Amino acid sequence: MDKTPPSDDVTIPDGAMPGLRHHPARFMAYYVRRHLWAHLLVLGMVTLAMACGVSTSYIIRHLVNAMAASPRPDMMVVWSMVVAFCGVIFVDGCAWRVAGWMASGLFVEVGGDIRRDLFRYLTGHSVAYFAERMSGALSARISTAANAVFSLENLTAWTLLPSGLNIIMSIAMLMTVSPWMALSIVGMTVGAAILIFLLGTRGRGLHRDYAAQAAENDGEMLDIVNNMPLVRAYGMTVRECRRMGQRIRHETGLHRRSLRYLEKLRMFHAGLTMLMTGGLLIWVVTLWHLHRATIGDVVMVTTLGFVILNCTRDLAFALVEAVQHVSRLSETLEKLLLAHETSSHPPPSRSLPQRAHGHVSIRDACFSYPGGKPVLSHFNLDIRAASRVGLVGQSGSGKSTLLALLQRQRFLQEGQILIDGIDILALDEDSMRGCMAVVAQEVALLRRSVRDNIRYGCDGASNAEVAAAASAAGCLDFIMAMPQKFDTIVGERGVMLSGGQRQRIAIARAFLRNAPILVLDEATSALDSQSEKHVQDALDRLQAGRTVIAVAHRLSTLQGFDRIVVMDHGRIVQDGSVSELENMPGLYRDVLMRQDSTLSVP
Ligand SMILES: Nc1ncnc2c1ncn2[C@@H]1O[C@H](COP(=O)(O)OP(=O)(O)OP(=O)(O)O)[C@@H](O)[C@H]1O
Repeated sequence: MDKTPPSDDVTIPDGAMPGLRHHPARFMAYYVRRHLWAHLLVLGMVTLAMACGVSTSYIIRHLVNAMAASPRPDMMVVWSMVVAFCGVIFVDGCAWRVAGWMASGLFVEVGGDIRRDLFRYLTGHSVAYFAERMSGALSARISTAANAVFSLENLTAWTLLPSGLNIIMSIAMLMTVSPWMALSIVGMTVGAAILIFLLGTRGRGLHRDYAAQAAENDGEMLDIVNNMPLVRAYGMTVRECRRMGQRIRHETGLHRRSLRYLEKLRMFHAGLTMLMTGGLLIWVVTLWHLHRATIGDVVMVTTLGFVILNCTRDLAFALVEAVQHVSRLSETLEKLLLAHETSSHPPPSRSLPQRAHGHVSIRDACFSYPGGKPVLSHFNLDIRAASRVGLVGQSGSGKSTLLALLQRQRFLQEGQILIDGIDILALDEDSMRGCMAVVAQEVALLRRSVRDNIRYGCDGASNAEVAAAASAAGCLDFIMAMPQKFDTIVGERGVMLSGGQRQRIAIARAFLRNAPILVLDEATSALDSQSEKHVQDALDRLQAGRTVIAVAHRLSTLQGFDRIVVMDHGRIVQDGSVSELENMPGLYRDVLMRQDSTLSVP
C-alpha cells in the first residue's frame, strides 16, 4: 500500500473513526486535545478580557461616586480610578489580541488536521463506496466538516464564551448593589435565553430545508459541469441554465425564509431587552430615591443590565447557530465515517514473493450487489500462470464484476479468489497491487504530467525507466511532439490526449509496473481502427510472459489467446481454445458469426 502517513499527521487513527460516526462532540474533542495548551491559552485570554470588560463598569461606578461625593470629591480616588480604568482597558485590549493571534493559527490548524484525517479515511473506502456516491459531494463534505468545526470554534471563542462569562460576572457585580435585583436578572436572563433558544431550534426545519437544497444544487451543478460535452451535444445548454436557475431561485427562497425567521427572533428579543432594561432603570432609580443606591450604582446597574440582556441575545443566537453547525458536522460524519468495507475481514498480512507466478484461482465464488440478484453463484475458474484467457459474454453476464472482485474492489459473499495459492483478502496491499496491472476502456489519468501519470504507483522509477516504458508502449512519438514532452500536463482526466494516446499511457504504466498478471477490460473497444492497431501492438508486447485476463466484446482482439471462457448469467457456459469454440455450436460461435457479418459489437 502507499506509505503510512507520518504519525504527526494522524489525530484520529482509522480504527477509531467509525466509532465517532454518531458523536460529533467526541470527534471535536480529539482535535481540541491535540492542541490542548493552545486552546487553554485562548480560553484564559478570553476570560481575562471579559473580566476586564466587566470591571470597567465597576470602576466607573466608583469614579462616578467619587466625583459626586459632597462637599468635595477626593481627587486621589478620582485619579486612581482613572488610572485603574486605563490599566484595565489596556489589559483588555492585549488579552483580546493575544487570543485573536493564537486562535488565527490554532483554528486553522484544527481545520487542516480534520481535512487530513478525513481525506485519509475517505481514501480507505472500497471502490464500491465511491462508485455508489458522487465524488464531488464526498470531497465537499470534507470541507463542510472542517468548516463546521472552524465555525464552532470561532463561535465558542468569540460569542458563546464571552457572552456566558459576561453574564456571570455582571450578575456577580450586581449582587454588590442588590441581591434581589441580581436574582431577578438571573431569572430574566435564563428565561429570555431559553425562550430564544427554543424558538430558534423550532426553526431548524427551515435551516435544514435550505441546507439540503443547497447541497443538492451543488451536486446537480457538478453533474452538469462534468457532463458538459453531453449537454452541448444535445443542445441542452439553455435548458440546463433555465433548470438550474429555477433550482437556485427555490434555494434562495428557502435561504431567505431561514434568515428571516432568525431576524424575527432578533426583533422579538429587542422588544424584550427594551422592556427589561427600562424596568431595571426604574427599579434602581427608585432605590436611589429611597437612598438605598448611589448614583454610581444607577450607572453601573443600567450599563450592566443592558450588557447582560444583549449577551442573552448573543448567547441564544450563537447556540442556535452552533446547533446548525453541529447538525452539518453530524450529517457529514455519518456519511464519511462508515466502516471501511474491508474491515470486516482479518487484516491482510501475507505477501507474495518479489516475482509472483500469477496463477489465479476462483473457487466457489458467490456474489450479488446489495439488494440485487446473484451475479455469480458458485463460480469456479482456474487460470494457469502465464496463460492468456479471454472472458466473453453478453452484456450483464458478470464479466466486469468478476474483474472488480479480482482487483479487490468488491468482496465475495462466499468462496475465495487465490493468487499463487494465497487468498487475495489475506494479501497485503503492496503484494496485491504489485502483482496486477490493469488497462481498462476508461483510462484513469490525473491532472499531472505525462511522466507522473506513467510513473503512478511506481514512485522509485527513474526517468530512463519511464522513457523505456513509454517507448515499449508506443507512446514516444506523441509524447515527444507535446510542448513540454514528458512534463506536459495532460489536463483533467487526460482531456488533452486522444483515446488511443490515453490507452497507450495506461499500457506504459503497466509496462513500468511489470506485474505478472495483466487485466484488460475492453482495452481497445472504444478506439478507431488506426488507434486500435497502435494500442494492440503495444498490448501484444505487454502480454508476453504474463497471465492475461481480458474482457472483450470484439472477439478478434482475443485471437491468439490460449483459452476463451464464455459467461452467461454469472455461469461459465463454454470453456476452450479459440479453435475449439469456433467449431462448436454455442454462444461463442453465434457471436463470432454475427461479428464476422457486421464487424460490429453485439
Ligand atoms: N454497481 C452495481 N450495483 C448493482 N448492480 C450492478 C452494479 N454493477 C453491475 N450490476 C449488475 O450486475 C450484473 C452484471 O454486471 P456486469 O457489469 O458485471 O456485466 P458485464 O458482463 O460486465 O456487462 P457489460 O459487458 O455490459 O459490461 C448486471 O445485471 C448489472 O446490472
